[in-house]
Amino acid sequence: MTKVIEAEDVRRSYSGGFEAVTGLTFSVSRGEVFALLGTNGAGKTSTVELLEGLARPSGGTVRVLGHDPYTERAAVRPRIGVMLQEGGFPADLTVAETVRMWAGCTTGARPAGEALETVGLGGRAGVRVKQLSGGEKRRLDLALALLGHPEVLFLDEPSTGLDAEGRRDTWELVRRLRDGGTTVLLTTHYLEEAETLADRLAIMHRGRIVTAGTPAEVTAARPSRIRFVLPEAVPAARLPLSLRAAATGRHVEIRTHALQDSLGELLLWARETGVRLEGLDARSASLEEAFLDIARNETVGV
Ligand SMILES: Nc1ncnc2c1ncn2[C@@H]1O[C@H](COP(=O)(O)OP(=O)(O)OP(=O)(O)O)[C@@H](O)[C@H]1O
Repeated sequence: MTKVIEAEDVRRSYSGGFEAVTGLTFSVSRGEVFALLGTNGAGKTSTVELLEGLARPSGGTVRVLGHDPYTERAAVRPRIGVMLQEGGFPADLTVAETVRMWAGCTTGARPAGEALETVGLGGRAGVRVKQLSGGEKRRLDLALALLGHPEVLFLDEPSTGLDAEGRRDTWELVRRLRDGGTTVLLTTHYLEEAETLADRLAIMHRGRIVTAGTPAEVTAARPSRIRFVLPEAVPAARLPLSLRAAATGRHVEIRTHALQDSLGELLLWARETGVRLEGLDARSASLEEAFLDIARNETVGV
C-alpha cells in the first residue's frame, strides 16, 4: 500500500531545549484513518504540526505524499486539509462569507453551500461566526479543512466541544471520506472515537510512541480484570494462589489473560467456601485500560 505519511525518528525541540517529540517512527497508508492518542502534553499537536509543514523537525525526516511538508510546502499544501484546534476566524463575518474567503485561497474549492451541507451547517450560512456555538465552530473548522477535496486530512481533536450527536455525525463524515480514499490522521482524547474510527492508532507519552497497532492489537496485549469485595471475615490470602490477586483491604482486583478460566476458578472457590463476592465485576481488556496503564507507568509494549 502507498505510504502517504511517513515519519522516521522525528524529533522536535522548542527554544530552551525542551524536546517535546523524542524520536517517532510511524507511517500511514493511503485511505487509512490513523489516530494519535496520548496524555495531555504527550506531544500530539507538536507532531501533527510537523506533518502539516508548520514547523521543521529538529531531527529525523517527515514525508507527506512523498514530499517534505516544510521545505516543499508548495507541493504539499494544496493536497492536504488541516483542521487546527483553534480556527481563529474573524468573528464579524458570516459563516458563508468565511467559507467564501477561505475558498478564495484554495485551489479547486468546493462550492460554499456544499461544504456547509457536508458538515451539517447548511442552515447557518447567514449567521455571524461569533454567534455560533462551540460545536458549530468546530464544524466550520471542518468545512474549511474539506474545501479543497484534500487527499490527506489532519484533524486535531475534531470532536472536542461537540455533543454526542455532533460527534457521531463527524465520525460518519470521516468514515465517508475514508471510503472515498481520503487518508485521515487525527488526534483525540476520546478513546471511543479512536476505537470506532481508527484503522490503526498510536498512544504517545512524553514525546514517544509507547504502543501502536490496530485497536484490537493494542487491547489484546492488556490483561482482563476481575474486581469484587470480600466479606470482613475472609482475608484475601485465602483466595487460590493461582488467581494472583491484589487486595486493598476487602477490595480485590485480579488481572488475567485468561478471563474465562480465572472467573470460573473464582466462582468455584466462592461456591465451595460459601463466600459471597460483593460487587463482582469482570471485564475484558479495553483501550481505556491500555491508555490508563500507559499514563500511569509507560511500561506497555505491543
Ligand atoms: N511553543 C512551545 N514552546 C515550548 N514548549 C511547548 C510549546 N508548545 C508545546 N510545548 C510543550 O511540548 C509538550 C507537548 O505539547 P503538545 O501540545 O504537542 O502536546 P499534546 O499531546 O498535543 O497535548 P494536549 O493533549 O494537551 O493537547 C508539552 O510539554 C508542551 O508544554
